[in-house]
Amino acid sequence: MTEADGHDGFQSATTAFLDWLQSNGATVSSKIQLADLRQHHRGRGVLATEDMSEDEELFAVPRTAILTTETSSLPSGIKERFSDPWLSLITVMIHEYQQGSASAWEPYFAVLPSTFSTLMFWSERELEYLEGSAVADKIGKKSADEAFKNKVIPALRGHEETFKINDTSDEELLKLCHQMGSTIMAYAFDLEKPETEQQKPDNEEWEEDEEESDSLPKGLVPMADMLNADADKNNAKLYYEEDRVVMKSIKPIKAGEEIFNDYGPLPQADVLRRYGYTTKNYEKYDVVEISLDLIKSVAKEQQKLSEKDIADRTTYLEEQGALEDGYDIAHASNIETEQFPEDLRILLNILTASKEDFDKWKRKDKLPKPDLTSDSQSLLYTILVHRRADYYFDIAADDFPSVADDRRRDALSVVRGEKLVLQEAADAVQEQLRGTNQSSTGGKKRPMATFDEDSREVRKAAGKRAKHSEK
Ligand SMILES: C[S@@+](CC[C@H](N)C(=O)[O-])C[C@H]1O[C@@H](n2cnc3c(N)ncnc32)[C@H](O)[C@@H]1O
Repeated sequence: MTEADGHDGFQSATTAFLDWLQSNGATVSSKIQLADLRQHHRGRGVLATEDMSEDEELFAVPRTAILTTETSSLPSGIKERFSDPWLSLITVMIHEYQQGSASAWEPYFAVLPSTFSTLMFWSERELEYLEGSAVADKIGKKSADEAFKNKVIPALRGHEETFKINDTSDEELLKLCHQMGSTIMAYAFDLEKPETEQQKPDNEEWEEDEEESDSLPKGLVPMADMLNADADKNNAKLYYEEDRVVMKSIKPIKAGEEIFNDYGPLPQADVLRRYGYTTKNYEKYDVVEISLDLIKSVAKEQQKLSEKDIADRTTYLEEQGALEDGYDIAHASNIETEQFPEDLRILLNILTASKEDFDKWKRKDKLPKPDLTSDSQSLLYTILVHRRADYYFDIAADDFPSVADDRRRDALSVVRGEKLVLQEAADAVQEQLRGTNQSSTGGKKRPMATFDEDSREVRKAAGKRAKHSEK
């Protein structure tokens, strides 16, 4: 440890990691630096120290230095125990971690995190800040706990000597499983095969490639996982070669700029769930999930449908392979996904159709067109009002960036982003309704109150109050 470390060993861990990387055959460009970005709340990150052009090699890591079930020293027979790539990698990571200095990856583990801000580690109280967002149901703590307790821990206990866990309690092992699982979630890569031939723009080829990617093994790629990300600010990309993986710039990068990877076009909620942070740049990918249950209950009331009507219509859609448990509403500007998914529009048109129309489609084995009818627009508006009522009103003030508590601030940012998606969707539907009402005489009168007012009414009627200080 040196003075420059601030006595916490951060810099010496970085230096030891870089030395280890090179001794394992990696090459690192002299134009980049693995930097301490803790004052920006980004841990380590990679910065350019000189100007770089597009397609320059930033670093290359031999495949042998990537931690996978294949490269780990865990005896075969144990490591092949799980068909799930996630559980296999957790097991080999625990093995290497427990070996301490006997592990070939020790200096690498020293720069990997042992604590996380991902939603898995938020308290009940902290998760309340996310009230309304569907992300709270996607954390999967219960199913992870079950898999760890029923599968991983018994496998470890079956080889206590090998894993060096004789003195480790089940509780500590569960913690280790979560530490490794969360590291994989935020750091691991799906290891693609080498790019040998150019992909042909032939449909069959693409389908095969997609199926292949589902079964790709996971691995921890030292150094590649030191790159942070900020939505579409990515300026580097990992390329998979036969014996090594290579990080290359994909655009010119100026000295001093951060080198960003691409974690995907994720909504803020998912960035927070998987990576434990969020930034404004992810806001454009925000979505709001509307559950099928909500749609059914609003349709029942507004369209005066019986339980049987709803069941008939949704069952028909299910038979047609067009029914989902939930539908994501997105920003109109989101080029990755439609603002109102086609399956949702078809569902709404089915739910608002006359019995005669529904019977006719059924007879012909057809689905309605996805263009929303004015009744469907009106139903959609009411659904949006009800969905908005799931979120609190008075807390997420626009000055959320000034909130000191990181988790609360990130949660407010997620909730605010999702409310914006709903507001924009409601505005779009109202606009469409205005259009249809003007061009037809039979359309429903568009609601007079604002979207917020309508939702507040619903929230009040349902007796919902945020558990934390809603006025
Ligand atoms: C693949 S690692 C990147 C290296 C990481 N900064 C480190 O020090 O180990 C992913 C983690 O980096 C952090 N991170 C990545 N991008 C970030 C950003 N734009 N802002 C804040 N934290 C970020 C998050 O903690 C995330 O879980």
